Amino acid sequence: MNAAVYLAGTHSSLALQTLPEKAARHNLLLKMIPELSNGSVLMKDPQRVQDILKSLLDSGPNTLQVISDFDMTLTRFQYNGKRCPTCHNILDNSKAISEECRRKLNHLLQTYYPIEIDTSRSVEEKLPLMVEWWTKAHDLLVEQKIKKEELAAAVRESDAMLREGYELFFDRLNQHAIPLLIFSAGIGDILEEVIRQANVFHPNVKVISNYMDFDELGILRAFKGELIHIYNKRESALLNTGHFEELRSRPNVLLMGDSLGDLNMADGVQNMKHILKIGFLNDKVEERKQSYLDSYDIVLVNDESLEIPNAVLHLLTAFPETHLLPLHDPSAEEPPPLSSRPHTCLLNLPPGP
Ligand SMILES: C[n+]1cn([C@@H]2O[C@H](COP(=O)(O)O)[C@@H](O)[C@H]2O)c2nc(N)[nH]c(=O)c21
Repeated sequence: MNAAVYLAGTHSSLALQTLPEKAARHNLLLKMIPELSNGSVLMKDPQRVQDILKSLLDSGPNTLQVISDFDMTLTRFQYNGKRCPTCHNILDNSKAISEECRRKLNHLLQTYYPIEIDTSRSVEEKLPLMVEWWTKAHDLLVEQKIKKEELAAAVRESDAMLREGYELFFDRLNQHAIPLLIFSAGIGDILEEVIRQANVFHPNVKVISNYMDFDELGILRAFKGELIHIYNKRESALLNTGHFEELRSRPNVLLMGDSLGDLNMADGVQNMKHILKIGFLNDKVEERKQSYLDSYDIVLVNDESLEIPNAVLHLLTAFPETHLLPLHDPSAEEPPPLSSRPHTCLLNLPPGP
């Protein structure tokens, strides 16, 4: 095993350090974000994480945008040992659909979810099967003639839960006018209802997802636009160039996902400079750990909270209120690099490589 890889389940990430000079650097990283010593945190290259954080700090929060997946990234994977629902699942379990349809949707879930998380199959092999799953599920939902007005109750009566610390996450981003793009292969109408009912659908939030198309009587007749599934987020990102064009003054990204397909969510970002990728590894941990470590800068194993993203955002936004800038303010001045401001332990950062 690579000695630089930290393992979850140890008392502290530092416990596995082998080289003294690496230990000193890691200590610095932990000074920046003490929460990174949590047992749930894995990093293949902590030095890289530190360098990215330093670059993000120097650029300032008005250059940052956040792009996050929704199901099992902003929402919990499980609670008290019971799986929490995805957007699709909220509808599957609701009164809006018949028992027979529920059985069929559940059968699809049992068939295709194991394929979604199967590490022995390539993306190329899985992609057509994922399209098949989403298409069959959406066709079944359309057959149910679901009413738009039933969605709020379906969400209210569901077990959907945003991850612990979600208020802080959404509120801080809004307070600092940092745009949050929620990029989901779930169902946009359900997703919006979840965050609306949680009182965190703030003006800085934009959603790209599969939206339902209702007829004039408010009855579901189709899904709008191109289907988004877990492996075509790149194509979907490139279809939404307008959004990324608007945010071209924010070339730095905090990306959060729970599948390898989520890594493509930032493919539409214009002139991207720095990106910090945080991945939630919820299921099939041992089989998937190495591929997540190879792809995400920070991997969170069986972590049902937003503690680490919140700690990162705290670091990136912890400077005097005078630097708070509204969204799209062309007259806004660039604040000085944060490492030159008299604040916290950041002054101890070493020069970049
Ligand atoms: C078509 N479909 C997709 N999903 C899940 O929805 C998630 C996609 O949403 P995100 O992009 O937000 O992660 C995937 O991880 C799938 O497992 C689904 N989950 C359930 N329960 N039922 C479905 O029909 C269904």
